Order: sequence, then structure tokens, then C-alpha cells
Amino acid sequence: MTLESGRFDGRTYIVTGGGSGIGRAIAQALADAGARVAVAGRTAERLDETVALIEKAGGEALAVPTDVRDPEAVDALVSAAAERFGRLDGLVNNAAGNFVVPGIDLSPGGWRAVVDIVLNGSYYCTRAVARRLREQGTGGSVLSVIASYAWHGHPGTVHSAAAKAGVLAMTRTLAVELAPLGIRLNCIAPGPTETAGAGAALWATQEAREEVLATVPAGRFADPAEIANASLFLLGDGASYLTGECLTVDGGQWLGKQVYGRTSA
Ligand SMILES: CCCCC/C=C/C(=O)SCCNC(=O)CCNC(=O)[C@H](O)C(C)(C)COP(=O)(O)OP(=O)(O)OC[C@H]1O[C@@H](n2cnc3c(N)ncnc32)[C@H](O)[C@@H]1OP(=O)(O)O
Ligand SMILES: NC(=O)C1=CN([C@@H]2O[C@H](COP(=O)(O)OP(=O)(O)OC[C@H]3O[C@@H](n4cnc5c(N)ncnc54)[C@H](OP(=O)(O)O)[C@@H]3O)[C@@H](O)[C@H]2O)C=CC1
Repeated sequence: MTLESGRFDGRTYIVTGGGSGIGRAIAQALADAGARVAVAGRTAERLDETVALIEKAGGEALAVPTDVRDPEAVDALVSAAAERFGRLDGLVNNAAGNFVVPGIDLSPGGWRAVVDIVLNGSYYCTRAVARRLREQGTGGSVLSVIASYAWHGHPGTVHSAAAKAGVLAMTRTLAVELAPLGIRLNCIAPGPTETAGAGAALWATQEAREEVLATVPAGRFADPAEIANASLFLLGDGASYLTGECLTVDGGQWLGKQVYGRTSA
């Protein structure tokens, strides 16, 4: 199952939140396509597991424990990846935090935690990687994992919706600024995807899972590999003239609001 993503032989990508879920699936897919991958996140053991999976499959990977909220740690991550693999070709901003709480009850600390990880972390990583690419004089590509509530909003996740909207605006802005350097930036907006992190944060009970499923016209959760497959298309040469865009991969969820009750087949 591949889109027109091409091979990634000899290229190097950083994947934040690469120790679990969608980030791990993207890291594995990149490695399967020939890339070297540096995975970053706060929990070293999870990153080590991703590296072990990639190496077992014959790929090359590096674990760099990093909190993306710390700009100095992010600079060190970029240096570590470039030093180990000799060059950089891109970045996947995938790290995130989330929990459901009415905005009126959210504490300043809760707002800051999510906005710092999702928006500030994505900016620090993008800035550090773009500087490295400019230094190399090579161009490259950045993919940020957002969610469709970046544009339609979503009650219960005001911190995440606002932060993802910020990442979309960052992507569109920097796509224009960095195009002359050959750096492309795009977003992907997955629909509900079967991962332990999202399950715990957003649909922890069977009832909540069923409520979510009822909103998806395709009638199922995405597999992380389906998000990874579309991510490789956006990162790779098949998308060489595509920048500042967002690809929604959600089984029709956000378009599927039905005013007259269920009218689907
Ligand atoms: C179509 C479907 C769309 C879905 C789109 C998006 C999905 C996802 O993003 S799934 C990703 C889910 N994965 C995770 O959330 C994993 C990482 N998460 C975390 O690490 C934590 O949940 C974190 C975001 C809270 C950050 O951890 P940490 O920095 O350790 O933060 P603290 O535990 O110290 O808490 C900081 C701050 O946040 C308040 N808080 C934490 N949890 C909740 C909660 N469930 N409800 C309300 N408030 C919460 C906590 O109280 C702290 O605030 P202060 O007390 O004001 O300091
Ligand atoms: N699953 C879904 O239904 C959807 C997911 N998404 C997006 O997909 C992406 C992946 O989510 P998913 O795989 O489901 O969830 P996970 O919880 O598995 O992934 C989140 C990752 O982010 C890492 N992370 C969290 N905070 C930090 C931090 N401060 N610094 C570095 N890394 C951090 C976590 O690792 P650690 O805790 O070890 O740091 C974890 O590996 C996220 O951007 C999410 O918003 C979007 C739409 C739907």
C-alpha cells in the first residue's frame, strides 16, 4: 500500500513523538522507504522500542530524548541527528498533548501545557530544522500533524484546537517564506486513529469510542499506517510542488455532519 511517495534512500528525517502511535508508524514507514530517522520524545524507553523495531526491519534510527517545549533541547536534537547521519532532509512535527475539558474550566497550566507542546514545540523544531537546511543549502520538507478542528473547532479541546490552528497558520506562513530555499511545509489532519495515546486522552470508555465512531462516515478508526502512508506522499518527491497545504485523512468525518439524520448508504 503506497502512494506516489518515491524512495527516501540516504535521506534523514526527525520525527517528534516518534515513540508511539502515529509518530512511530511514520518513522517506520520512512525507514522502510530507505530514510534514516531520528525519533524524539520525552520517554527514552518508547523511543528505544521504535529504534529496535526499525533496526529489526533492517533500517537505521536514532533515539534522542527531547522535550519539544525546550528550544535548546530542540537545537541539540537537530545537531545530534545531523551529526549521526551527516545531513538532514526534513521533519515531522507529530508530538502532542491532549485531554478533554470544557474551556471554561481549563487551568492556565493546562492551556500552557498543550499549547507549548503543539504550537511552540512545532515552531522550535521547524525553526531549528529550517536553519540546518539553509546551512546545508539543500531544501527539504516539513510535515505537521494537526486535526480538522484546527478550522472547525471542537468543544472540549480548546487548547489543542487553538494550537493546531496555530500550526496550520505557521505552516502557510513559512511555506511562503521558505519556498525560495526549496523547503516545503504541509500539514496532515488525521481523523480518529487507533492509538493508545488518543484512546486514553479522548475515548477512554466503550461509550466514548462508540460516540466517536458514529461520527465517521467510513465507520471505523484509521490505522496509524494509513496516516503514515499519506504522510510519506507529502514528505516525498511525489509532492515536490505542493506546499502550504493540509491533507485531511479522516474517513469523511469532518464533512459528514448530517442535518436531516442519517442519509448515507
Ligand atoms: C478526530 C479526533 C481529533 C483528535 C485530535 C487530536 C488528538 C491528539 O492530540 S491525541 C494525542 C494524545 N496524546 C497525549 O496527550 C500524550 C501526551 N500527553 C501528556 O503528556 C499530558 O496529557 C499533558 C498534555 C497534560 C502534558 O503532560 P505534563 O507536561 O506532564 O503536564 P502535567 O500533568 O504537569 O499537567 C499540566 C497542566 O495540565 C493540567 N491537566 C492535565 N491533565 C488534565 C485533564 N485531564 N483535565 C484538566 N487539566 C489537566 C494539569 O492540571 C496542569 O495544569 P495546572 O494544574 O494548572 O498546572
Ligand atoms: N490519534 C488520533 O485520533 C489523532 C491524532 N492526531 C495527532 O496525531 C499526532 C500523534 O498522536 P497519537 O499517535 O494519536 O498519540 P500519542 O499520544 O501516541 O503521540 C503523542 C506523542 O507525543 C509525544 N510528546 C508529548 N509531549 C511531548 C513533549 N513535550 N516533547 C516531545 N514529545 C512529546 C509523546 O511521547 P512522550 O509522552 O514520551 O513525550 C507521544 O509519543 C498528534 O499530533 C495528535 O494530535 C490528530 C488527529 C487524530
